[in-house]
Amino acid sequence: MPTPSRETAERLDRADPLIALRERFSLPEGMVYLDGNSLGALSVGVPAAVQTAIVENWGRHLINVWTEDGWWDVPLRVGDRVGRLLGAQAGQTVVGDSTSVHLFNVLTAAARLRPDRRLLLVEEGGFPTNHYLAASVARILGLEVRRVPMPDMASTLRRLGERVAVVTAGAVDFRTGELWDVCAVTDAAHDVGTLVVWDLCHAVGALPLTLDADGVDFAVGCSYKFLSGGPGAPGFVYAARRHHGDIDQPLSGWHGHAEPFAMVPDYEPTPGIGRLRVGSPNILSMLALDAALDVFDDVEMTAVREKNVALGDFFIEAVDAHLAGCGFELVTPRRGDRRGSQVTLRHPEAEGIMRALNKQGIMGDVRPPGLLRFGFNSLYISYTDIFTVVEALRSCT
Ligand SMILES: Cc1ncc(COP(=O)(O)O)c(C=O)c1O
Ligand SMILES: Nc1ccccc1C(=O)C[C@H](N)C(=O)O
Repeated sequence: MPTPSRETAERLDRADPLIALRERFSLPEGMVYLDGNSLGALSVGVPAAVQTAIVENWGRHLINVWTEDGWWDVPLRVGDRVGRLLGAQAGQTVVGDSTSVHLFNVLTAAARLRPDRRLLLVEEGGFPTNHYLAASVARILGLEVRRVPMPDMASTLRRLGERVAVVTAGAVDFRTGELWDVCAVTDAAHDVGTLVVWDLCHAVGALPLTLDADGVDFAVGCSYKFLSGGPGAPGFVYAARRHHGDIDQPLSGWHGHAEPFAMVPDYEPTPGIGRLRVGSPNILSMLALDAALDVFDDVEMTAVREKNVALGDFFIEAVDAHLAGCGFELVTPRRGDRRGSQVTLRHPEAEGIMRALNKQGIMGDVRPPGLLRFGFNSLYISYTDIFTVVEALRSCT
């Protein structure tokens, strides 16, 4: 590999089979947007879709939108579209509430499926909301939470065995971008009869997922990162079909009822994934997500993955070549197959460096302790963007 340069970046862009997809996103002129792992860019089809939903559907059909326009079933229809990206057959994914709400619901439901077990394992270093919610579930159900580093998760499961009700972890570490082996941890859990709840916020839309094939029990995630659903877009929840009949979720709202319009006082969950619905969803946001998902109809996730691994490789090689001695430490694994779609660098001056990048129109973010995160969305990031960032990092250290 020659030393990464602007010329190599431009050559790689010319050979990039996904480069044309950039036109499907509306990015400010001159901005290099490497924060799509926090909030995805606006997909050009979204404003018109939301405008139509407001003016044509809501504006003209009023209450009948729920039936005539099929809005009652949008959480299931869009759920299946997300499910396809999860490697899930139809009828196992629903969109509706935030990741946090879905996580609370399925952690509780999963723990209730293992009533004789008292331990809840949570990935150490996982996203804070996951810790906060696991602690709450533990208080409600009288469980004990143990924080476990991901490299030790499988061996810990083997050691603690049948004491563990549920294990929850993110497929990709939100700080370091490290990708964990979903299948191996799921197998280790199942070997001792433990259920798994995966958080796919940083994985969905970035890499091919195979939840059905991996035998995953439950998964949750958001749609505002790599799926570009928009700020506060509804998250999704997956539950393997084999669990549907037994799920007892704590937020037993009327949208999950078998006959919501019977208006009866007793809760009778609908068969199937619909029982994970709660109350009236944020439908306009859901329709924005629906429009944003169109781009995934025209692209293979293997191609998306191939490109984000290559973008990460190019970034790491350029950092090695041009930023040696500038105080950066790579905290993301070098190996492409052990990374998600982000690369993180540690630097003692991280905050100041990011402010300087922002002034040059480059967007990434900073997470404690001193971590500069750069997300690479294959649908709209080019090799030239990556080289621009590395040059800017050099100029501000
Ligand atoms: C891994 C992970 N889990 C959960 C969340 C929280 O999701 P929400 O705010 O949609 O509930 C985020 C990001 O905010 C995240 O990165
Ligand atoms: N939803 C947000 C709203 C405001 C600012 C950031 C977020 C994030 O999503 C943070 C992200 N989950 C992270 O990986 O840090």
